[in-house]
Amino acid sequence: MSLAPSLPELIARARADLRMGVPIVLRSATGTSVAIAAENLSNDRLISLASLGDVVLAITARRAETLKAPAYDNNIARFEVPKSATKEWIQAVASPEGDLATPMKGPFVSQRGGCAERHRAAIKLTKSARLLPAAILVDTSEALDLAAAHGLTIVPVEDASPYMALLAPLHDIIHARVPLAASEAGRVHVFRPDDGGEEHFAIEIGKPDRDAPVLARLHSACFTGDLFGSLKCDCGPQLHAALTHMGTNGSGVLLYLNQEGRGIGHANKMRAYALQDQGYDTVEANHRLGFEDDERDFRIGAAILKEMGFHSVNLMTNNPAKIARMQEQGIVVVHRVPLEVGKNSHNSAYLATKAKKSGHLL
Ligand SMILES: Nc1nc2c(ncn2[C@@H]2O[C@H](COP(=O)(O)OP(=O)(O)OP(=O)(O)O)[C@@H](O)[C@H]2O)c(=O)[nH]1
Ligand SMILES: [Zn+2]
Repeated sequence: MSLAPSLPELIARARADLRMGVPIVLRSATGTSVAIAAENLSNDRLISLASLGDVVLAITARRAETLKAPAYDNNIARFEVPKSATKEWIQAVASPEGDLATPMKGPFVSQRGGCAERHRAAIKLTKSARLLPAAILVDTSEALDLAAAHGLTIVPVEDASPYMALLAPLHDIIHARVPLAASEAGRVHVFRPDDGGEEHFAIEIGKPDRDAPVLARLHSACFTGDLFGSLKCDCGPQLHAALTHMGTNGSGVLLYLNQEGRGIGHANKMRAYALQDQGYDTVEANHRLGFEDDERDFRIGAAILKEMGFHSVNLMTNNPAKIARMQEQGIVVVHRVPLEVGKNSHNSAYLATKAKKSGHLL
């Protein structure tokens, strides 16, 4: 029935529900669960969930590692939530904010065996909602009735999983001339994904030849560096140096990708910064939050380049992973153009960590 939401639309709806703190229902071959994000859990909803059955907290293995708790489900762990647990207990397990003040949060009872697919799907959804990667779930045979009674979104896990891994098609919705300080021949394109996800931008300078390598930069959004001149990173100077270089060159394309905080979102990036103030480096901070070093999906950048008709690039980057991801996606990287600007006393440790742990060429 064409009026019914498609699987990608159901996933987008579930993501929005989790962001608001609304429960969703996850249905798989082995059962049904009601799930809610740990980050915005309310006491009322916790009490309602607990009345349905045993509450389980699903977190990533990265976060479990910080908590020194075993993770028996590869990249995730499932903890039994004690009957006496409050939402504060759950959120303290999910979030590292209070780790220094209260390092001993356990003992944790990790679940082993059984099906963890609904838990895994819930974590994927919280990540794509740019929340802390943690969800609470209650398995109950009443879940579908509850969904019908309360209008909850039902996600069929096995059918939806391939779409969670798939890149949604992106479309050039509109483009218009925008004269820039770096070049009066600027044009801004807005790319919108089909899945209700964030829009990305392409800044085209001049009229780059589609049959020759284009001077290109894939810039991941950094609201602190790009907008406010934060000295904690080198993003702002890199953004402006790249545009200036394209202006001097007469042509180029800068993709401004909405992948804030290496894909973990604004709030989580600020959580990572708070951890860095406690002495953790940029990679350790991501891990303590439950994320991998880099959660960005560079297929987006490659897809936009292809959509614009580009097949080969002279890529302005210091990040070898970006080059590798482009090549994997069929974009030929003819040359790497180094972009070494914006070093200062506040970001020297950050840049050194990127060189040491992420292989950045500095
Ligand atoms: N999670 C996290 N993200 C950060 C931190 N500092 C900066 N970022 C984000 O990192 C991203 C920087 O991306 P890019 O400018 O593409 O940098 P890069 O991957 O080092 O590659 P090149 O600049 O091309 O060499 C932006 O999304 C920033 O918001 C941090 O400490 N933690
Ligand atoms: Zn930055």
